[in-house]
Amino acid sequence: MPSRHALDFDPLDEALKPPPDESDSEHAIRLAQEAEAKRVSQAIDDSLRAERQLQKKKNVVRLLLLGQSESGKSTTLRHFQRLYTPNAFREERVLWRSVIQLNLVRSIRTILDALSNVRIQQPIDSGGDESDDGPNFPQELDFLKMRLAPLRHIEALLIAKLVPPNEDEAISLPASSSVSNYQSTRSRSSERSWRTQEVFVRPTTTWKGALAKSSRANGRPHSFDAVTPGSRDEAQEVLHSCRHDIMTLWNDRTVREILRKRKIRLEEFPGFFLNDLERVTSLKYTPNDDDVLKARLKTVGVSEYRFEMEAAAGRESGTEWRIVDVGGSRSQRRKATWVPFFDDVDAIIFLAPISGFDQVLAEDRSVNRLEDSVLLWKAVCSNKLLANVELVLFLNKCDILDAKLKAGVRLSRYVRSFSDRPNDLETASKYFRSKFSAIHREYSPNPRKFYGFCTSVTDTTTTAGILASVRDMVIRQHLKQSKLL
Ligand SMILES: Nc1nc2c(ncn2[C@@H]2O[C@H](COP(=O)(O)OP(=O)(O)OP(=O)(O)O)[C@@H](O)[C@H]2O)c(=O)[nH]1
Ligand SMILES: [Mg+2]
Repeated sequence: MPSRHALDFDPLDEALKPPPDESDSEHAIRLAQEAEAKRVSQAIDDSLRAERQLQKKKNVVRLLLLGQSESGKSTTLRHFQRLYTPNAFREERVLWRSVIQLNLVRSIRTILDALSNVRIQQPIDSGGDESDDGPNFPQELDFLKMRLAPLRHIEALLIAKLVPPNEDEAISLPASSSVSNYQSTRSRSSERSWRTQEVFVRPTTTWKGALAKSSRANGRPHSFDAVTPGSRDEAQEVLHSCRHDIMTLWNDRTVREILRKRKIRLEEFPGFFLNDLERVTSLKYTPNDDDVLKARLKTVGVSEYRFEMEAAAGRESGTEWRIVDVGGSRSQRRKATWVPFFDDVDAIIFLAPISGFDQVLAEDRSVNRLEDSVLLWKAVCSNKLLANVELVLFLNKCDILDAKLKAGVRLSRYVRSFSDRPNDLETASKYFRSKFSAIHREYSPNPRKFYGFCTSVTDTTTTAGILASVRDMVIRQHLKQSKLL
C-alpha cells in the first residue's frame, strides 16, 4: 500500500512551486514571466489554427452557379454530380420519380386548361378546316377530362409528398411563360391561376429526406420503398391506368392545333415528358440520367453541394469542391441571398438561356428574359467583389433556340440588331457570344479572360466535355489564388 507521503507528493507541483523565501519584487517578476509565457503560447495556438484554416481553404474549390430562374443552374449542378460522384447520383435517381410524375401531371393540366378555354369561347375547329373531327370534339373532350380527373388527386398527393407540411407558399410561385402565349390569355384569371403555380422546395428542407420519411410514415419497412422500382406507388399506378387517355390527348391533331394557335410550345417547357409517355407511365419506371437532368424543380434559397471527385488524382486529390446553387427568380436575387457567396469563390458559371429571347419572366411579365439575362450578366461582370473571379458563361438552351429558329420564329423580330443575318443557330449563337463577350470586356473592373460556351446542359455528351474544361480551368484558377494567399 503506498505511503501517505507518496500520494501527497507531486513532483511537477514541487518544481513549479515558488521558492519559500520569495520577496515581493521576485513574486511580481515571476507573475509577469508567467503571463508572458501564457501570451506566447496563446499566439502559437492562434497561428497554428490560422495555418490550419488556410490549409483547409487552399484545399477547397468554390464554384458558384448564377443566372435567372430556369436558366439551368440546378441542372448543371446535377451534371457535376453525375460526372464526379456517379455512385451517389445513381443512388438518388429513383427519388426523382415523384418530381417527374408531377412534371407530367402539370403538362397534362396545361393542355386541358388550354382546351377548356377554347371550348368556352368558340366551337373547336382545326384551323378553319371544318371537315375534321372538330364538331364532335367537345363531347369527347368531356369524357377524356372525366377519365383524367384522378390526376388532380395525384397532383395534390405529389405536392404533399415533396413539400413539407409547414411550407404553405411552396406552390405559389409562377411558372414558365412565353410572350405570345400569355398575351392572348392574360385576362382569363381561371386559366392563369393554376398555371402560375410552380412547386419548389427549399434545399434546407431536404425534400429527398422528406420523401424517404413519408414512406416510413406509411408504415412501410424500407425508407425508400415508395419509390423503389417494383413497389407500390399510387401516383405511378394512376398514371399507368390513365396512359391511353393521356396519349390520346397528346397525340390528337385538334389538340395540337389548338396548342399551336395558342403558341403553347409544351416541348420547350421545363419538365417536359409527354414524348416519353410509354416509358414514364410504365409500372416499373425508374428515371434514367437524362430524365433526372430534364426534371424541373425550382430552387428557393441556396444549396451547397460538397464533394471530392470520386476519381480524384494527382494534384486534385484531397481537394474538396463546393458548388453553390442559388434560386434565380427575382425575389431570390436580393443581396442577402447571393452576395455572401461572392466572398471567396474561385469561379462562377453564369447561365444565360438564349432561347428566352421571345419569353417574359415568370415572376415579372413585363420583363423580357433575354434582356434580364443581359442586365444580370452586366451586374456580375462589373461587381467589384468579383473582380478577381473567373467568369464562365454558358449560353444555354441552344437546343431550344435551334428548334425555335427552325420552326420559323425570327430572332430579328425580338432582337432588332440581329437584322437580316441568317436565322440559324450558328449565326445566332455567335452573335450572342460576341455581345456577351463585349459586355465582359467593357464592364470587368480588371482585364480577365472570357470563357464562353454554347450549351444545352440537358445533353449529357456535349456537356461532359465542357464541364471537364471548366473543371481544369477552375483548378488552375484555384491554384493561382492559393499562391496569392
Ligand atoms: N431543353 C433544355 N432544357 C434545359 C436546358 N437547361 C435546363 N433545362 C431545363 O430547364 C428547366 C429549368 O432548369 P433548372 O436547372 O431547374 O433552372 P434553375 O436555373 O436552377 O432555376 P431556379 O431554380 O428557378 O433558379 C429544367 O427542367 C431543365 O431540365 C437546356 O439546355 N435545354
Ligand atoms: Mg434551381
